[in-house]
Amino acid sequence: MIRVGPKVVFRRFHSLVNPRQVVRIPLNIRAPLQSIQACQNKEQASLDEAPEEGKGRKKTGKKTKKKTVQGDEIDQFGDRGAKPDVEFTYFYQTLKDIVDQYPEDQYVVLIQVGSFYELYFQQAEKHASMLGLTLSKRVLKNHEIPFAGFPDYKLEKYLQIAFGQGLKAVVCDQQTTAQNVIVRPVTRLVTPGTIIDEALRDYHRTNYLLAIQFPADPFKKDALGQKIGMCWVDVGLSQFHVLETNMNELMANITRINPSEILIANDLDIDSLITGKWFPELGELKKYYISRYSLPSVSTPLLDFANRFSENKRLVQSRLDKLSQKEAGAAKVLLHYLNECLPFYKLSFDLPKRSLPNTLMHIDPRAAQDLELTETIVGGFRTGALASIIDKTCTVQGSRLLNTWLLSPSTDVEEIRKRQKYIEVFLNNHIFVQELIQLLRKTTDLGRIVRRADNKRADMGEYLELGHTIMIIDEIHKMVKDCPDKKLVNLVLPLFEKFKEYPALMSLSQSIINTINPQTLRVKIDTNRNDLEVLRKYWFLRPTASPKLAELRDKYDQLELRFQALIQQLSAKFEKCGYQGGFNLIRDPRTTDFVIDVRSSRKSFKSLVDNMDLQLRERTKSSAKFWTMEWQTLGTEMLFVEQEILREEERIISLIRDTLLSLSTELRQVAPIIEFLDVCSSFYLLAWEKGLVKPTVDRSTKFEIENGRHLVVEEGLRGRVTGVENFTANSCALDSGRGWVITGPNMGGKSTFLRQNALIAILAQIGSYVPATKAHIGIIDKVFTRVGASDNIFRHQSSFMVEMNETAIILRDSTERSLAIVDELGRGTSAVEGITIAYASLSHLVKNKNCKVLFATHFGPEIHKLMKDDKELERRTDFYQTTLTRIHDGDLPIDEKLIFDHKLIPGISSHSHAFEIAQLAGFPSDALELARKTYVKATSGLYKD
Ligand SMILES: Nc1ncnc2c1ncn2[C@@H]1O[C@H](COP(=O)(O)OP(=O)(O)OP(=O)(O)O)[C@@H](O)[C@H]1O
Repeated sequence: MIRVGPKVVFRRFHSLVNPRQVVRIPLNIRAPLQSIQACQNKEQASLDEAPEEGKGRKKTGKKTKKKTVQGDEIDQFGDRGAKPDVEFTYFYQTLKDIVDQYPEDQYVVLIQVGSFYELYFQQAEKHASMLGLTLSKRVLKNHEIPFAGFPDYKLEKYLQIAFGQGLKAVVCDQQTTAQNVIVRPVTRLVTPGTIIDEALRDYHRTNYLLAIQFPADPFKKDALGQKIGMCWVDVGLSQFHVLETNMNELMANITRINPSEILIANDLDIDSLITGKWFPELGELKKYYISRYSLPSVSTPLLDFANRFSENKRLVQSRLDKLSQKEAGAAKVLLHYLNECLPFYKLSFDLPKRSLPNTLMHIDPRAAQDLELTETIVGGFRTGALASIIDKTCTVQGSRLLNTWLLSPSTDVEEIRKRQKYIEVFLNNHIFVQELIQLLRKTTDLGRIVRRADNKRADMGEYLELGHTIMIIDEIHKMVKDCPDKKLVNLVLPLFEKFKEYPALMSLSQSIINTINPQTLRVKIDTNRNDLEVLRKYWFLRPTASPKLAELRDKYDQLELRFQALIQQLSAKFEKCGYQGGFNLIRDPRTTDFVIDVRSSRKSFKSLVDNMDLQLRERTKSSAKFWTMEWQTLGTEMLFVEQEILREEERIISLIRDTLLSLSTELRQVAPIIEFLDVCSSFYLLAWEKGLVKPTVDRSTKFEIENGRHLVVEEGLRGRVTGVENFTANSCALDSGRGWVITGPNMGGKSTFLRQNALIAILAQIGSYVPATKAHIGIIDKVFTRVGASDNIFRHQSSFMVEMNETAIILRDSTERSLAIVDELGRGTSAVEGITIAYASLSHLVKNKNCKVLFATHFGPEIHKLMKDDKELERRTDFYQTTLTRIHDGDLPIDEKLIFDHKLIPGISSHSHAFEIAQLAGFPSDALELARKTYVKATSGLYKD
């Protein structure tokens, strides 16, 4: 808006871009102005026609083709009490055809009409209230059509609500054909694993869609040993993974992939699968969003999907050819599903990569949950989980990599040592790392932007970010070369080998930076409206981008001057006529004429009409539109030049995009430099801030931790307002075939000790330093936990059944390289049976499986007694207890206070101090007294018989 003088307000014929529309909208889908307007007019006509149902409909022509809803569709309407022989206009019939294809108990169908997404018919009735929308009705002549809707920029919000209800969303975007006809095909089927909307996903984590190919008849007993195919991708990124696994390893693999959606064949008995009836571990599947999908009867051969990969077709086909039968099956299902969900989205994956589970630590679903690696057990929050404490990355891709590592620590000693080396040299070069972090902060996610550019979804801001990121990689490269510490140079410089080989990347970066106008960052043109809404200040490119653009911009500036002069001229004339109100120079969207839009009282209009040489085009109570040849000529000229500028910009941008896409492989190869350096600097910061030490990691079977700590509990204690509590460090020394039995009072710190050791092992194997004063860790292949008691009503399993299932898995799958932490096993059943089960499990793990075992129990004395008959087990087991101090804080015995010092010392605790804990928890004194008396009687043998 341009304000001239205190009262006169002029608006240019194109208004400012609405700041609320600062959303990323794909470039290069701008239809020519005339076609957009023609379409909008037609569309308006089609909508206007609706209320006139039966009356205003044209008799001939495709657009008004009549359809009668009969047969089974009549029944649907019959339910709602509508007339059976309902006829719709073409517009409503097309909507109905789409809506009827998708059962409303599984799908939300969102149809774009102008700048709204709308739900119609049964969709509106079923979902309006769930989405929090008002259910309205379009009243036609003979019937009413239920509908509800929301503005298009709120799409993400409503998709999220739909996902929350386990629904899939069918999105029909409004499109204009070459013949200027508006169509609304199903543009995508949105499910949690096929999200392409930026606002809906968090790039700090991967968002995998996983297809699982089970054996042909998986419920046969012998099918348990058969192969299972897995294929997973993140559609917003480019990796394409495959893996062949078996039933025992399946859940651990799913845990580390952590998919957002799992595809399982339609014909599989899903109930038997997710209730764990067939294989108990698969009960964990119910935590995931599962989609049922089977290949269409006529399916495309896998090799024909080679165009969905970015590499040379032959190379892709030879890789696809090498997939095992099961992997290929899963890949085919996944690619078909993506084709159906995202028919207009260009996928271009890297070459299929087989992930090698034997180089990764196996963390089963229970362990990942019990150890609260990425989210807390209660509430599923990130805050309070290990990831929230250790993640000090400053880029999204770094954070994503760290999360991936956390769920799949390495078992490759060389790889772990390489990561440790980075921390080591970084700790000797503080200033270097601080500068590195500052630079990394300014980078962007290259892989994501390449993918978006490929789909014409990247905006100017993203192109510019990409250009700057390449510059920053170059800057980091120079910084490394110039670093005085030769150790650092020798270690880090090889990371830039590929980058050095691609000088074209630097040219691309230069041309982006020299071309794009930085002021246009994040500003988009809403192509559904009108190109005229672009204000000059939002020209995307610098005038120097091409000689033609410079010439056009110059021309436009001249027109601008004439525009300003015309405003002054009109303003002076209006004042002369005694007109005090404001006016705008606009282009009438209806007639497309250039007019002066005047808003004022009738009285003021009169003076204008009487005194000025203006043609009155339209008049209402409070506004009038005048036409002058001068403004018509100037406006047309401006519009013409503006269109020319946009076309030239478009041409230059598409050249940049073509160059960028021709370098997509190179860009993907250099992208890991950023994420890797980011994670290493995050490890450095963690080690520095928390005083961590470098663990010795080798292929021995040792597990020796001196003064270990639990980072999350320690952080929690630091945050406490009352009293300063420090974390008590404890040591641990295990080896294959050895167990530690930990006893002690409730609240004594047994569970914390168990978990801290598992976490230290995981931290060490992701390459981080660890919270201890010294650590020696022989590679651990699997971490198992059996912690807490929870029943599983969904799987018809009691707490004890769940406990036994989990224990059975550990007893079956642990190896001499595994670490098992078992907390209070056997407490879910009667005391004697519980003790014997706990004892047998400990014995099996230590003696039969040669596993490293940390075993917390309240049955310490009993287990110790049972061991007297098994000298071998006794020799291999150590007993430790957590300690507690009583202090008197007053004169009366009641003033005694328990202090948990959480120190682990050799020995067996025979007392759980349950009464004291109950008292602390606020147990009623009567109940507590009764418990104490009963305890005395019970221990004196009163109830023996
Ligand atoms: N080493 C430690 N240093 C400081 N505080 C600790 C330590 N270990 C545990 N704690 C604190 O004590 C609380 C209880 O610890 P934890 O749950 O490990 O005890 P527990 O012996 O397993 O108890 P229970 O037998 O009742 O399950 C923790 O939440 C933590 O706040």
